[in-house]
Amino acid sequence: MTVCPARPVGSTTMVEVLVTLLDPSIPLPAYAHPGDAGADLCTTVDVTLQPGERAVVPTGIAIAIPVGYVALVHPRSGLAARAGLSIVNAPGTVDAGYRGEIKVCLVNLDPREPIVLARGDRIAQLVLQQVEQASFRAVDALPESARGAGGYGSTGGFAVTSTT
Ligand SMILES: O=c1ccn([C@H]2C[C@H](O)[C@@H](COP(=O)(O)OP(=O)(O)OP(=O)(O)O)O2)c(=O)[nH]1
Ligand SMILES: [Mg+2]
Repeated sequence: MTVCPARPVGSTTMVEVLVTLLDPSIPLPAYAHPGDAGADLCTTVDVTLQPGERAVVPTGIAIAIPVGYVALVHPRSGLAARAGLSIVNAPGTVDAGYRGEIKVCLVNLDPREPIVLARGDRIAQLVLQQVEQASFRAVDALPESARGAGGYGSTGGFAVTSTT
């Protein structure tokens, strides 16, 4: 097993990610503040989402992520809280080998109001993370653990009451 040296608390590692601007008037992904986790992505198109509607929206950028990293496409919390905008497959997974345009599968979760987005609006945020790959090995039995097969609320939780 390879153990990575710990990064000092309070520091960030800058990983260079090459970007092609497929739409030159759309800015590079940008962090709003130093130390932010997410770099904002913009839509290159105007789009209106009716309640419950979804659309795959282009961002105008393609990137080359170093092997050993992934870029995750997360919703923005402000738009989520104010308008009900989310991402169907949140977080979207951009693989290191992917060289196509990053697209965001937006959805309007508001039950009543449409969401109107204009070209250039910041619609999502990209989070770069290190990832491990597993070498999957089939065995007859798994090692025992305290949790065992308990899941899906096995430790307790909310009582669900039916109105019907
Ligand atoms: O929000 C997203 C999610 C994915 N992708 C791109 C990059 C990613 O590498 C590729 C494939 O994504 P994923 O593996 O999640 O989708 P899939 O349905 O398994 O497609 P594939 O068969 O191409 O792997 O699509 C995006 O542009 N935005
Ligand atoms: Mg896939």
